[in-house]
This record gives sequence, structure tokens and C-alpha cells, in this order.
Amino acid sequence: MVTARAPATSANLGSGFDTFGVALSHPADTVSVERAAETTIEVSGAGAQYIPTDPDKNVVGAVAEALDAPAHIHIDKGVRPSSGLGSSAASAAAAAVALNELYDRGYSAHDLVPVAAEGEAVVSGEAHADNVAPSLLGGFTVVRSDDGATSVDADLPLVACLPEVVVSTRDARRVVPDTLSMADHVETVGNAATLTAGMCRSDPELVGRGMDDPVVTPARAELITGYADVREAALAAGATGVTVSGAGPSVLAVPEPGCRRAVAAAMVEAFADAGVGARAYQTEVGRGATVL
Ligand SMILES: Nc1ncnc2c1ncn2[C@@H]1O[C@H](COP(=O)(O)OP(=O)(O)O)[C@@H](O)[C@H]1O
Ligand SMILES: N[C@@H](CCOP(=O)(O)O)C(=O)O
Repeated sequence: MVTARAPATSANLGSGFDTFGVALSHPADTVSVERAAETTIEVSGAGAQYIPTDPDKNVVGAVAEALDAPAHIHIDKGVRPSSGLGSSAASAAAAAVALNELYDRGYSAHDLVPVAAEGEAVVSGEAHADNVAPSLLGGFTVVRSDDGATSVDADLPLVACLPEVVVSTRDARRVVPDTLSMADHVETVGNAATLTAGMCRSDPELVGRGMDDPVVTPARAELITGYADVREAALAAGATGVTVSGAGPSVLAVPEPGCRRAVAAAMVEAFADAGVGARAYQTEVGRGATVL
């Protein structure tokens, strides 16, 4: 048996819609695999009751198929599904790493990005890699449709606050505007470049400033009860930037050094004031998937 762990991720980071992603040190999914004639799937942990065990409907089934690696697969969910924290991607990345080891395929983490993205296609209809890339490679990642993923390590505290509201990725994609103005384009490019420089320098001030996004985030914020107040509360408690994590409903904040606990508490309290239960992960930029 081979077991692998792959971390939760936060995609977009505001200005990098469908492009940027970051690995969180926790939470994570753990996937164990054993050789079998046909793929079967078992799921335990956070939100297991909402996750299909049919290999045609679970992301890990598509990964096993792509690697021609049938197995009995046990997924222990640490990342709640439909959280905006790359739940399905964490399973896909962990399965890709574990099956690669089990069948001795010899692929690198970079090679496994398109393989795990095939798993994501089961959920979203398209093989997008902005969650699986950071889950496999760790750190901050940039994906482009035609040439894979670039990654850079960063040392940065983060808070991911997960409210008890449901936002499906499909719904959150429907509200994304089809077009943007040249002024918004210029602002977004400036923000994205600032964020990238901030990640390369592990500078929370630059990263927070670069998370601003005039196009996608305002449309999606409407789907998250209490978002505006949670954002204000996090900024007042010492966050340098706040945005919707992935397609939501989680909210991601970058705290100033020494402010992570206060930012987490302020976000949970602001959600509570809006009548929404929430939990906050006090986390940081983390490593990619590993065999345990
Ligand atoms: N192994 C898996 N882990 C989590 N969700 C899965 C898995 N396989 C299929 N799904 C389905 O994917 C959807 C959640 O995926 P997604 O929207 O990507 O979550 P998140 O917002 O956390 O990234 C749910 O409908 C869930 O049933
Ligand atoms: N770029 C995608 C990312 C979705 O992330 P998830 O964690 O919510 O699945 C999007 O913004 O739609």
C-alpha cells in the first residue's frame, strides 16, 4: 500500500483568475492505494457523505484511468468539498502521487499536473490546473493553458476562513463577467504583477496589495453572506489583503507578521455577526504533495 498527502489550495488570489494558486500547509487530503484489477473508491473524513464513490464521478477515478493504474483507493478528506479550498484537487493530486509510486511510473510532480487536472474535469467539465498545480508543486504557482505550471516557494502566513454556506464552483463561474474594460485590464495586470513580485520576495505587503481585483471578486462576493464585513474586519485586524478563495465560499487573508490569530478571530466573528458559522485555518504557504 502507498499513502500520499496533498494540501488544500487557494486559487485565483484575486488578480490571478484561473491562473494563480497557492498551497496551504493545512488542511490536506490523505489517499491510500493498493493494486487491484478494477478501481474501487472509499471515502472518509470531512464531507465524505457528499462525495461519490463511483470511479466515473470521483476525481481519483479519472486519475487512475489516466495513469492506467487500477487500484483500491481510500480517500481521507481533510479538505471539505465545495469549500473554495481545492478539495477535489487535493484528492486528485494525492491520488496521482500515490499511484505514480505504486505503479512505479516515474513521473515528476510537473508531469503529474495534467494528469491530476484530468480528474478536475470530472467535477467542473474542464481540465483546469490552478488548484492541482499548487497541490502537487507547493508554493505559489502560475498556470498557463499551453505550457504547464511555474512555481516559486514563498514564506508567508495565511488565514483561510471557511463559512457554513454553499457556493458551487459552477454557480460561481456563471457570475464571472464575459468582458472587461481596458481600465480594469490595466489595473488587474498591475495587481497580478505586484502579487507575483511579493511572492518572490515573501513580502505580505506586496502580496496583499496585489490581491485586489476589480472584475471577478466583486461579482463573486455577492454570493457569500457577510463577505464585505468579513473583509473589513480582517483588514482592521492586520490583514494586508483579502479575497475570495477559489470560487468561494472560503475567504483568504494575508496577515501582517504577528497578526494571524487576530485576523482569524476577526473573520470568524464577522461571519457570526452576519449569522453564519465559520472556522478559520491559521495556515501558511506550504509544500506540495508527498508520499508518506
Ligand atoms: N475526491 C473528491 N474530493 C472532493 N470532491 C469531489 C471528489 N470527487 C468528486 N468530487 C465532487 O467535486 C465537488 C467539489 O469540488 P470543488 O467544487 O472543486 O471543491 P472546492 O471548491 O473545495 O475546490 C463536489 O461536487 C464533490 O462531490
Ligand atoms: N479558478 C477556479 C478555481 C476554483 O477553485 P475551487 O477551490 O473553488 O474549486 C475558479 O475560480 O472558478
